[in-house]
Amino acid sequence: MSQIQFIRNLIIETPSKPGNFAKVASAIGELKGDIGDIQTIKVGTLSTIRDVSIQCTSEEQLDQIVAAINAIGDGIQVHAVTDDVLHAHEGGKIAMKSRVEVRSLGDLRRIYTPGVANVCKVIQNDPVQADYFTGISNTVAIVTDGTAILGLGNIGPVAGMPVMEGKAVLFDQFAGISGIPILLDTSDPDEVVETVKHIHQSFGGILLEDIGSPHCFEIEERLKAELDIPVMHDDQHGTAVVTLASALSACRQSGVELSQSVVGQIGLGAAGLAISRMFMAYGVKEMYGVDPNSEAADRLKQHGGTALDSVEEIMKTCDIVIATTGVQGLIKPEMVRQGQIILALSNPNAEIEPEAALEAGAAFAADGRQVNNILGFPGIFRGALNAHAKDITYPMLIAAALAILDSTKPGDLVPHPLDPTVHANVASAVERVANEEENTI
Ligand SMILES: NC(=O)c1ccc[n+]([C@@H]2O[C@H](COP(=O)([O-])OP(=O)(O)OC[C@H]3O[C@@H](n4cnc5c(N)ncnc54)[C@H](O)[C@@H]3O)[C@@H](O)[C@H]2O)c1
Ligand SMILES: O=C(O)C[C@H](O)C(=O)O
Ligand SMILES: [Mg+2]
Repeated sequence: MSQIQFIRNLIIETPSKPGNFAKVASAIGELKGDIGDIQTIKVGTLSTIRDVSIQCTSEEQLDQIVAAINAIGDGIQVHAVTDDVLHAHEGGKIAMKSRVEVRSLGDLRRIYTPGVANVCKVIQNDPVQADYFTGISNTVAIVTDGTAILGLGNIGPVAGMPVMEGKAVLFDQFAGISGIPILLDTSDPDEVVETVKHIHQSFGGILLEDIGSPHCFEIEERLKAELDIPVMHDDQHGTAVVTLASALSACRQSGVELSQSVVGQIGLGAAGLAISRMFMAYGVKEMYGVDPNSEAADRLKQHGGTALDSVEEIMKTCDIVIATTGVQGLIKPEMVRQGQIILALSNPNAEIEPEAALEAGAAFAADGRQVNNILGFPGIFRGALNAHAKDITYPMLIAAALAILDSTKPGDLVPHPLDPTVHANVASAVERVANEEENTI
């Protein structure tokens, strides 16, 4: 069972003398607690109270950190331990809100009956008008069956809802899109396809999320073929886009040509197969992969890659290694080759921590928090919706990857996800290619 990292907030009082908080930080650091945000709650003449967020790997480690801070003495004290993450989820993270206000009978007649009937007739006579007089063309369904929630596995769609709500928040904030989670109580491809087809008219696009392999492949392929709105499985193509951008960025910084590199993919599920396909489409020297599931390995072969037998072999053979297995700690530091580029992308815990990979000799290392499909899906859908695209195509995805690369500041591997320019740049690149391809309605 893998260790889950979790965040807690410590409310800490220190006497208002320089150097006291440094003692607290050292105590946390010595026990390998990872300090996040620090907020000063109160500065008094005698003492200061701060809310310090820390990431831990076990309750035991948390208890040890609290005891170590209380043991410093000099009036330093932990007053409370709170769970900010749970608190942020109370009541859910999203809500359907009205864009208009109803303050008078006139308003009521305009936005509801009898006025609304005329708008219905306008759309009945010319269905394209729905793009202008409803929110449909700006709304994307976030569809999951709960079978591959992050790296937590098949925990069901309801337990996966916090992830889907999170995706909706990101759609809203980074692309102005309304994301509506749809939780399916079936994984059967016929039933999933049929259900999504029956509800698709409410949406301008369909984002498939955390649907496990292999059924995700058939579901996406069939929905793309049967619907004339953009459909994308984020864990496949959103991840592949961001991974290609990161690999190109790491190569650029280390003077390596991606097209001359040998690339290895550990884990050939939804994310891993799509990453391998994207790298082969881009043109790499060799594409190797490993997965204990022989059907997954066969799928790589069908797409032109070569399957190897073990993680060790991949680590020995490849210049660039990407891992999407959901297995924490799968890559041991002693497997790392000097100068290797390692992207260990499993969430919530990576196959190898970037610090450990760099210490073991990697030239570049990143995890799934840095290299995350958050950099891709909001802009990809914004661009596709703006262009009224019927489909999300490979050229649109490659354009998105290059836009992420071009938005990366010198010295960084990828742009910061809170940098709004990256989402705008991805959107305009995707929209441009969709228009060039005449892949529009
Ligand atoms: N950073 C990101 O943006 C991002 C995006 C998508 C997925 N992910 C992460 O990738 C992981 C996998 O997601 P997925 O949707 O592809 O799931 P998935 O279930 O479709 O695929 C996982 C694959 O890993 C294989 N695997 C398991 N143990 C292995 C081992 N020891 N060696 C080699 N292969 C092994 C499985 O057989 C399976 O084929 C998750 O942890 C998820 O969080 C990250
Ligand atoms: O949601 C994320 O953080 C990335 C990705 O979609 C995943 O499944 O891990
Ligand atoms: Mg996902």
